[in-house]
Amino acid sequence: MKIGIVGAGMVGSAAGYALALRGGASEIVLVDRNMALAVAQAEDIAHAVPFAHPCRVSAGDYDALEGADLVILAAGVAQKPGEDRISLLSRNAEVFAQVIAGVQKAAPETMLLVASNPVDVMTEVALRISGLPREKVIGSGTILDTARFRSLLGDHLGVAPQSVHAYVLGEHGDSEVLAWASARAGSEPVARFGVQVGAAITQSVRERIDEGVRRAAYRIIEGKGATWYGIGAGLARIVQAVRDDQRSVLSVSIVTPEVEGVTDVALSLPRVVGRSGVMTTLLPELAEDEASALRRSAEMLKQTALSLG
Ligand SMILES: NC(=O)C1=CN([C@@H]2O[C@H](COP(=O)(O)OP(=O)(O)OC[C@H]3O[C@@H](n4cnc5c(N)ncnc54)[C@H](O)[C@@H]3O)[C@@H](O)[C@H]2O)C=CC1
Ligand SMILES: CC(=O)C(=O)O
Repeated sequence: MKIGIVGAGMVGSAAGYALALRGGASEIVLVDRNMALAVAQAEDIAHAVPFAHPCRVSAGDYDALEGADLVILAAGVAQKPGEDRISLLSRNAEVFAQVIAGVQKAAPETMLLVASNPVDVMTEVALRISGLPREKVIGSGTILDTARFRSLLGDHLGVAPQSVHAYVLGEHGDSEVLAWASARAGSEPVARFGVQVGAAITQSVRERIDEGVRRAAYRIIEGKGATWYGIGAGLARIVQAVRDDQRSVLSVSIVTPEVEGVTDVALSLPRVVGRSGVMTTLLPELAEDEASALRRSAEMLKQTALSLG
């Protein structure tokens, strides 16, 4: 599968590296308005290929995306320390107008995987500009927040994050919703699992994990300027679900007809992802406060998207 990546900065290059290590692509093409950066990243990633899986890695102009099955959009500006994701919107919407025109000239039918923030609203922007079907314009959404949630829950319970089935819903951002009511470790509700292993999930544990997930990006950006490994791996995971038609349940963002009474809004829910993109959307069991928080998150995202005109 040929994968394009537009935006060869920290996120785009980390996605390329993760794809190369996981064997997620037969060809990767990096595009950036800074061609020297794209060339350097491609050369560096290519040097990891002999330790991983066969894959051609190159840099090029938009023309080089011809035949791409999927293009990751990681171009634009990123948060500065203390800045929130929504504040990037107008700058990154301008970038997408330019970038998506370039991508579609070379690969009109390619699936789009949006990473640039604020990723939910940028997914809606990408849908509007591209005119593609909504199931083929996928935002990475809360795939990263879900990974953070599973990692912290797994640490607390003393199990591998792969054995934790828990999702973060709504916005990839401050209003996101940790879905505790449906969270499982193995097949057990996490509260019951916690009691059985002597690691009860008390209110203070919930608050610590909630803060750990919701504020992760702010902390990491404060410490090293940006986040890239987690999202790079998450993007590669989504690409593999598409490439291998895995029908994996992943929390990703697409424009959704209706959620908690809010219509046509891009946000994350658990969705079945396969070769044709998002195939099915699931609404997990929610506690009352989780449903209200999801409605508030959806309303905020809808208003923000409308404010773009
Ligand atoms: N969805 C998620 O979970 C995450 C999203 N992000 C977002 O990903 C985006 C990229 O972040 P970083 O890679 O850290 O930033 P970065 O600054 O390292 O890379 C951005 C790249 O975009 C390129 N670019 C800017 N305008 C362009 C244009 N018009 N055409 C082509 N290339 C263009 C720049 O030259 C730069 O190389 C940001 O919006 C950031 O907030 C970051 C981490 C996680
Ligand atoms: C930057 C960002 O969106 C994150 O790490 O969650």
